Amino acid sequence: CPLTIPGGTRQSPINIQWRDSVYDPFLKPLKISYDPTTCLHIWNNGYSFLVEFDDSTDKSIIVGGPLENQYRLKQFHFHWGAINDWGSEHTVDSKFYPAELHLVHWNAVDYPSFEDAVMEGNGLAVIGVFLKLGARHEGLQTLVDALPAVRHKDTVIEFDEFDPSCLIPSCPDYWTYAGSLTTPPLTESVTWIIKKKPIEVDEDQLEAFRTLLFTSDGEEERRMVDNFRPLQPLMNRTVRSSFQ
Ligand SMILES: NS(=O)(=O)c1c(F)c(F)c(S(=O)(=O)CCO)c(N[C@H]2CCc3ccccc32)c1F
Ligand SMILES: [Zn+2]
Repeated sequence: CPLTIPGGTRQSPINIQWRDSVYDPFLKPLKISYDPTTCLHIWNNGYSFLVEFDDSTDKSIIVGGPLENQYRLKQFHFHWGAINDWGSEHTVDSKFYPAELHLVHWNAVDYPSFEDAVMEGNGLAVIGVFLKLGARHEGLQTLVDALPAVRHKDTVIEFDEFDPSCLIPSCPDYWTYAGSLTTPPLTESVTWIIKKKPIEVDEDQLEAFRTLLFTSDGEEERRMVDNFRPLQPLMNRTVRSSFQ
């Protein structure tokens, strides 16, 4: 299968060198329409904490941007560091942010299931949003307040009526490139859409992420921090920007 990773040619994450990105005037604005009633639960899966959505209909979708058709929201999750000096997966001009949000979508027009889409070059679209230290983020706080209930691996709680578009900056500018999942199966099936503007969160909110555990209840505790993949070579890829 050409999408397997040994000798991968489009792995993620990467450093985004702002000056090497190429403005593409044909890139459309990204249209985001999420239905908060599709929100299901928060789950600590031992790698990150995910908020999962009912993706059995086209109620929560994105369309436009670099995408050929619409993609359904499946889940969102975060990556963060033990300290504020690092934590994001992508970097901009080699700068790390303390955390990065990923909203994972799949191409339900061309493929019957998420698992099938994961194996296809145009199967997934992930929106990346950088988190930087600053003012408290009220929308994120509802999520932070629920984290103590999913402190251990394999714990899940119901979480409903959450609209993740409150976590996406209103500035329309983004970079986009062809990449991969950053966790197993690492398949080269992701169109990455990385928002140029970060969102601001405060220290207490970042610290709340760091109270989560990689380990199950009863195991020796290991704090869930530094759950990001190392940077991968750009190889023969161009990062396009939606802005000049
Ligand atoms: N950075 S990322 O966007 O590449 C990315 C993750 F970083 C990540 F942690 C996860 S996961 O679901 O927590 C762990 C599964 O590999 C996923 N989940 C995806 C990957 C594979 C898979 C299979 C079923 C449901 C969700 C996912 C993911 F797409
Ligand atoms: Zn991710």
